[in-house]
Amino acid sequence: MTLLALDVGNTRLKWALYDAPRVGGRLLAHGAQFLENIEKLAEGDWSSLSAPTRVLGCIVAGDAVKRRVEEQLEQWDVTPQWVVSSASEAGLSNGYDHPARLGSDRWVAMIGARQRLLQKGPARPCIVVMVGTAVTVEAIDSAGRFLGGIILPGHGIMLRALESGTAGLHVPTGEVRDFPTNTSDALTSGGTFAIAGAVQRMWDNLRGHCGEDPVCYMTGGAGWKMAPSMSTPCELVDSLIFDGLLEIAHKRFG
Ligand SMILES: Nc1ncnc2c1ncn2[C@@H]1O[C@H](COP(=O)(O)OP(=O)(O)O)[C@@H](O)[C@H]1O
Ligand SMILES: CC(C)(COP(=O)(O)O)[C@@H](O)C(=O)NCCC(=O)O
Ligand SMILES: [K+]
Repeated sequence: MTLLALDVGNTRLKWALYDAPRVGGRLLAHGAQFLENIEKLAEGDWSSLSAPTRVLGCIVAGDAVKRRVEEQLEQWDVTPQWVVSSASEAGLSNGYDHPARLGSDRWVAMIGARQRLLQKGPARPCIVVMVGTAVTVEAIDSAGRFLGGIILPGHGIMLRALESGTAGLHVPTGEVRDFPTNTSDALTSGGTFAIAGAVQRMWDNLRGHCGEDPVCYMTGGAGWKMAPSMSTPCELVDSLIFDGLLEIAHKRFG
């Protein structure tokens, strides 16, 4: 039984084909496509894949994008299932006021993180950072309860907001410096410190709440840019969302 896992964010669609719906399933093929190029999937990357048995995804990009993705899947006789955040799933409980309003990518990444944490040792508090179009930082206690999380602009949105709101901030990308001395470095460092500082704050909040040092996992297309600048220990796990989708698929289809 093969599983095509989909993660559709506000910038890119990421996909991965596994030979079985379980964590540790063998990765057969994978790729990513910017949303404007979704129409190229069926005749491009997906044309050489054999029909997946199941398709499971998370999507936060809106209904129009969802329809465009579903059109690309029509070549196969399979109905995609889209994860909706719920009150509890795969050992995680959801503290959001309205659980279904939590972005499904956030929920799935937390499920992947929780599964990873428990696989490695005893339960501990956990921070999950996703650096995509937006940045999210989630706090989970050692019992697997999602306490809450924050949303802030990603690097690209921060820069575009500054460029459009000022006259003098149209400059090339700079370097991250402790004490930036030019506009490029000041902007790049500002965005990076904003994210690293937000993670530090959530880490402190969770440690204060639980009385124990949290584990921190980071993922997302721009995670690698943040990794060297974190002030709290943070493990970069590119596959967090796919791990979560595999865990859910195992529970549903396994
Ligand atoms: N090779 C890359 N392709 C696309 N985006 C990249 C790449 N490397 C880094 N990025 C950054 O990652 C962000 C998109 O990450 P991604 O996880 O795909 O976001 P989303 O899940 O919101 O679609 C972009 O804002 C961009 O700054
Ligand atoms: C926060 C997000 C915009 C992140 O999107 P992304 O950066 O992954 O494209 C997305 O998870 C979302 O639309 N969430 C719904 C609102 C919420 O989670 O509270
Ligand atoms: K995402």
